[in-house]
Amino acid sequence: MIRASDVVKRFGKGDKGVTALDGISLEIGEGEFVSLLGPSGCGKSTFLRCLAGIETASAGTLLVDGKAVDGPPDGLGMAFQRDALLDWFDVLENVLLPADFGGKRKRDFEPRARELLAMAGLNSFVNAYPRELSGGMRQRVAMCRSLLLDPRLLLMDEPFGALDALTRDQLNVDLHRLTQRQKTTTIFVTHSISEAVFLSTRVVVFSPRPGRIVEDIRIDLPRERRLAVRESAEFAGYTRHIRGLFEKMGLIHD
Ligand SMILES: Nc1ncnc2c1ncn2[C@@H]1O[C@H](COP(=O)(O)OP(=O)(O)OP(=O)(O)O)[C@@H](O)[C@H]1O
Repeated sequence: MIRASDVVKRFGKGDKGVTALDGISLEIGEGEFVSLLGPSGCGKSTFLRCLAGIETASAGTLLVDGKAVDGPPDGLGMAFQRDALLDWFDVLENVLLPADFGGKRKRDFEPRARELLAMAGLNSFVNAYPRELSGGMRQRVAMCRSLLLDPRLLLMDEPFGALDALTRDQLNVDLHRLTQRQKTTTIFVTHSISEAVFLSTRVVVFSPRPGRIVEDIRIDLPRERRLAVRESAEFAGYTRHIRGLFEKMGLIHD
């Protein structure tokens, strides 16, 4: 579904220019859940923005469904660290926004919005306003919104970074269930090794800027993930291996 070949992204020119991505080659098949993991500033968000058609690669090719990206691909859903809910709309109206932007009739999508909100445990908050919600609830609303149009490709940039650990665990479980059910191809940026291993079919580790791929790791854990999997020896093996890569890059040490 996605094929990146030697993608380079530079911002600015000459000495003042910054190379954010340097030769990213990556293939992602339909239904995969791929996490991008790497130090701050290594170009993870830039890669997502290139895929979303918000930025253009300086060199290399980036194909979605065999077509060069030259704007938001069809069937794209996005969610970011800041939930970007509109304070003057209630929860239901916020979830329905992608229908509005897509020129579709909101009424047609209301049943789907309500179904997603129910699955995310927000049944009784459908008509609440964002100021009445906790941080975790707001991020849940944003997650439902990104799934409203049943995207084929979901791009998520540290959507749970600002949440407490318990809420984050629950949202990981919810996101896993929702994307599994729809077989949504998902690319997920995170700084958390265990979150990446828990959610993903593959974890792609980036080097410090300029971002290059250090390793592309297939996660062979049961596809149906429960939180208890984090206590297994296999899970610990993956997190230890990835921590080792960060240690080798000099990014973490005891
Ligand atoms: N629009 C821009 N103009 C100039 N430089 C930019 C722009 N966007 C990103 N950069 C630079 O590109 C580099 C990569 O940024 P990016 O946001 O992709 O990193 P990241 O890996 O997502 O970081 P973090 O984990 O901190 O979010 C950084 O040095 C950043 O300053």
